[in-house]
Amino acid sequence: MTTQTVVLEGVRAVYGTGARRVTALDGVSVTFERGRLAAVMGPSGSGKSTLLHCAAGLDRPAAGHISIDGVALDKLSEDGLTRLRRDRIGFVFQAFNLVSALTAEQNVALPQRLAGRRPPASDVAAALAAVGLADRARHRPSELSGGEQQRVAVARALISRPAVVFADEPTGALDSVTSRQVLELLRALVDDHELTVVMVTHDPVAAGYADRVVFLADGRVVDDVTGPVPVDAIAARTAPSC
Ligand SMILES: Nc1ncnc2c1ncn2[C@@H]1O[C@H](COP(=O)(O)OP(=O)(O)OP(=O)(O)O)[C@@H](O)[C@H]1O
Repeated sequence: MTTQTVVLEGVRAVYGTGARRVTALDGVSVTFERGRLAAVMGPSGSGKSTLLHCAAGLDRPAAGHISIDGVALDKLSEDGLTRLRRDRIGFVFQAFNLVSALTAEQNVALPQRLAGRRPPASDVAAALAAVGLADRARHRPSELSGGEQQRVAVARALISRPAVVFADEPTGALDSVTSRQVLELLRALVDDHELTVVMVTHDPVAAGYADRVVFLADGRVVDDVTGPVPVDAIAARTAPSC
């Protein structure tokens, strides 16, 4: 199996047309390796979310090639892309995106249920145990703290045993103590289970948990630092220049 889980080659992404045309990604080539936690940073509007959406097959780029675990996304039909996202990709969002009427275990099982499958109860229990929430399986989101809700979202992302988890500002809605717990969890999943995580973040502390930090500006990769990268160094690179 390839160690290069996510490969982007010369990816261009464009929104709008005519005077409203914006080049969000301007020829991005970057590879994310298996069993690593990578952070993607850069100023607002630099293309981070677009990179994540293209890499995850949520948006199709205007040019370039993307593959996940050796599967070329541009060769897939819409149905094929949907299956790839469901079976090989996990998502964690800033806003947790849990269904409030469902318990933690029902939320974890939901993506598979929507795909017409019934995940074994042991898989759901194992995913909740992996995020330290075995004893909260029957709780609804309103009965959980923000950090616990995000850990349920991480368990939901793990249930399909994905090739890669894309996390978009996973700690953006959490306080610093809870953020640390979620980041330590992601770090442990990468270290202990060879999970591959690509995390967009504005937070130098979050990026400090990564093995590598890719910096974007104006839709291009402008720096790519393999770490552990000290938080001070990340903060210095991301500080707005006066
Ligand atoms: N749906 C859209 N329609 C038009 N332009 C868009 C759209 N989404 C993003 N853009 C533009 O594409 C560029 C990249 O946006 P993107 O959201 O990828 O940046 P970002 O680095 O994730 O920003 P932020 O940190 O603020 O979330 C920006 O100039 C943005 O205005």
